Amino acid sequence: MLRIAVPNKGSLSEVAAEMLAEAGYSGRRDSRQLVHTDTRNGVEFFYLRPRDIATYVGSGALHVGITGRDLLLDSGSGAEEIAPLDFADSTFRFASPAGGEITDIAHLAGKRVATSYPKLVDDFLLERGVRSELVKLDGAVESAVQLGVADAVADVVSTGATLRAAGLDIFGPVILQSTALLIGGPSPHPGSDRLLRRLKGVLVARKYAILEYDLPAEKIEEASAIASGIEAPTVSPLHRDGWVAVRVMVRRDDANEVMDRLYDIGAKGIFVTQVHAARF
Ligand SMILES: Nc1ncnc2c1ncn2[C@@H]1O[C@H](COP(=O)(O)OP(=O)(O)OP(=O)(O)O)[C@@H](O)[C@H]1O
Ligand SMILES: O=P(O)(O)OC[C@H]1O[C@H](OP(=O)(O)OP(=O)(O)O)[C@H](O)[C@@H]1O
Ligand SMILES: [Mg+2]
Repeated sequence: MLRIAVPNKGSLSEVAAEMLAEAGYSGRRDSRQLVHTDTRNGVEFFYLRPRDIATYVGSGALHVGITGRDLLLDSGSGAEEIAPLDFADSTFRFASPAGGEITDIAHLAGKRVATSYPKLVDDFLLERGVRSELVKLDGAVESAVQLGVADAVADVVSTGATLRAAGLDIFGPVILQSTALLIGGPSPHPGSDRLLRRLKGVLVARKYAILEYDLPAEKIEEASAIASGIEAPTVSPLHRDGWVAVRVMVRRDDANEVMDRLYDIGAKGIFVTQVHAARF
């Protein structure tokens, strides 16, 4: 049976559970349940702290897992990225009091840097020859400067609202671009390919829609240039002289603009439908 580590709490847990449900897996019913077996799909889910997932997968105790790239690197485990999962995108950055003296990583030498990701930050600073004192905190790291336990912080930044509210400004280079990942370890399992194919199918279904329209046949090259699809548009004859019916995948975000442009070159009966699942 394929053994999968999934986040039990925090910002990764909800989306990870939604993706697995969309991929056709059954999940736990109660948020306190730690293990769930989906016998139909031959998988066992272990609900673990996001921070611990790379440790379990890297040790070979579990075959694959869902976690953030930042958590994977901070764990120092031997687990490796299999594929990005397109959620929990964030950057990992240094920040210091707005208008203060710390505006470059060289200024961190001998200073106290608060973070929940000490290995990630230490590796980054040591590679650049900067020696700082790391203050390890569990969360709400942005308050560490105000409360006097650190001179600067290194933390996850998404909108930047939390930093601003704490009177901090980003400085220095990007430490890491993070995103949620499917990770694997030293003990591969044949079932993990199917899991990956299903998760990729969910990503495509979320990102793409099916666009269909009718078009005068002589316009087909022009229309294909506007929407060329993942491979190529499907063109079928219409029961009307000189017209064709076209079916093509488009990115959901672009659908309305594409529809306007197709309308402008003479397409009729243009509609978009949702993709529920996909395999490529
Ligand atoms: N605001 C955010 N936007 C995007 N990703 C985030 C955000 N906060 C945390 N993450 C990502 O979530 C993962 C951290 O998971 P974790 O469960 O610790 O989330 P959390 O929301 O910080 O939980 P906790 O409540 O335990 O602090 C990391 O990969 C991190 O990059
Ligand atoms: O840039 P923003 O959009 O403001 O988001 C970033 C914040 O989100 C996360 O905090 P979380 O809610 O997980 O709390 P935590 O600090 O206790 O982990 C992260 O640790 C930052 O503090
Ligand atoms: Mg957090």
